[in-house]
Amino acid sequence: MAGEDAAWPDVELTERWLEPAAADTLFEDLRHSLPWRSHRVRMFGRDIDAPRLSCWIGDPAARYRYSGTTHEPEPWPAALAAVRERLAHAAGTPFNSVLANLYRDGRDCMGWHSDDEPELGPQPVIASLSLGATRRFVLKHRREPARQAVFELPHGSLLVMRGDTQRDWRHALPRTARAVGPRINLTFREIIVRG
Ligand SMILES: O=C(O)CCC(=O)C(=O)O
Ligand SMILES: [Fe+2]
Repeated sequence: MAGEDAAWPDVELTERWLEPAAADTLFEDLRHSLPWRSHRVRMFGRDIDAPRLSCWIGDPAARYRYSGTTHEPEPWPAALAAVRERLAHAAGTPFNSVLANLYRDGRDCMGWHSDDEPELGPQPVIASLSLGATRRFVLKHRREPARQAVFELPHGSLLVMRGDTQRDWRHALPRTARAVGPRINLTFREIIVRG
């Protein structure tokens, strides 16, 4: 509930949201067809390559500021049209954009952050679809970092974050020394378009 400091983040994991065969097809399609790019991020006062490739997709109006730069969205690939519809239905809310990340191996990762950009509104619903290698996703409470929630995100799984999750928790995809193959993650978001 808004304002309350929940003991657990408002997240729900559905394994096998996509059947393995459908997840395989989508993984291969996106891996080869999306214009994956390496982005520069500022860390400890230096510009470095983000440890992953990414691609920002969305409706033309869904411009987005991320890591200090404005991204013009790529158009929706045909392979995502049906998934987007089904997701909107499953999550009970529309999505006008998706951030796709490609983690090439266990060294690729994402550091601690919240998806709390003002363009997403106060209680964003973020639907995160995972394809490829299973990786660990960790949420940590902002004020009480000992409070953590850990999820393994397998091929075809869907994790939906809601409510005050972005306000009260940060999340990360840590690197791993295990030998893992590539993984694609799609975080569907609704950018609130003004005017
Ligand atoms: O790769 C993941 O599971 C998380 C990605 C993420 O947090 C993001 O794109 O904001
Ligand atoms: Fe995130």
